[in-house]
Amino acid sequence: MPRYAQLVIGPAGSGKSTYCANLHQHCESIGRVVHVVNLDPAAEHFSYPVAVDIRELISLEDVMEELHLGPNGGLIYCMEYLEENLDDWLSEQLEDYIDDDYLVFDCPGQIELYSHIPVLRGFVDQLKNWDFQVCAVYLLDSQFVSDMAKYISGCLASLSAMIQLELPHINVLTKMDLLEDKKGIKKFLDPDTRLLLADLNQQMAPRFSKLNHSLAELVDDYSMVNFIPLDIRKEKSIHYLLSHIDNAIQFGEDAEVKVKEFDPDFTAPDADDEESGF
Ligand SMILES: Nc1nc2c(ncn2[C@@H]2O[C@H](COP(=O)(O)OP(=O)(O)OP(=O)(O)O)[C@@H](O)[C@H]2O)c(=O)[nH]1
Ligand SMILES: [Mg+2]
Repeated sequence: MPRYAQLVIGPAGSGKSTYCANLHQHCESIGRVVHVVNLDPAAEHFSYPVAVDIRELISLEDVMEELHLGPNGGLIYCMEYLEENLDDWLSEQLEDYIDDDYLVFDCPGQIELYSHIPVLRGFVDQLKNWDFQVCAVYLLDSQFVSDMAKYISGCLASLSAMIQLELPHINVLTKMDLLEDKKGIKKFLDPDTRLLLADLNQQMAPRFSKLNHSLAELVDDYSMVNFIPLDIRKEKSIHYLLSHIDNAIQFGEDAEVKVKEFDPDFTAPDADDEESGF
């Protein structure tokens, strides 16, 4: 039987750990079982029960002290150490989570982990070897859409993670509760790239127009300009996102949904704007 996993990634502070906590809570409330794994060796506080914790293998503080590394170098060292210990340490930790189990990996926010350092790719390949069906859930702070140039850079960062990991990939715009202009954001969720290009060209000097055109085309070719908005205050919003992720990893299609206690009153929302809680 396959097992299922979400790899929760994205820039520092984009809301990964908060999402993991809210997802865990949401699943509890609908009687679904998910286990959250902390992969951030620098994490200190958790709002979810930690099923497996990288800090039991290695702590960033110790690495920085003993190897005289800074926080970023130390983090990379910890992740490489994890990669070396996948076979013995992590496989043993995951032994308790077998058929039909659904794990959510809360990753660190260092952007280099998702761009050019191959550690996460090795991690994902090992999960696949262990029969996990994995989805990358890339979180981007909705503040990124306040400015077109920021938005394109957010898309490109997500694209580099997508190319590196080669997983089913879902982009999420987080912190929707902080956004004042909710209507204005709609054009960023599934936009027309020609309009984006026009905006970019308007914002930047004419000498960038050829580059802007190439970037917009690249983003379009990879069908990357597609985000699901997430307002963690709303159960519907979390449920809507979860149903997209479940679909991407075929959860529930070829396995029995593992439930603690089924809530017959809970109805799944449809995929329109209203029901997505946005
Ligand atoms: N208003 C609001 N704040 C949020 C939301 N999600 C996260 N935050 C806040 O944003 C900050 C960062 O959230 P985290 O969940 O720690 O972000 P992270 O991506 O795990 O951060 P790193 O692990 O450091 O990369 C915290 O102060 C959260 O309370 C949200 O949906 N709405
Ligand atoms: Mg975190």
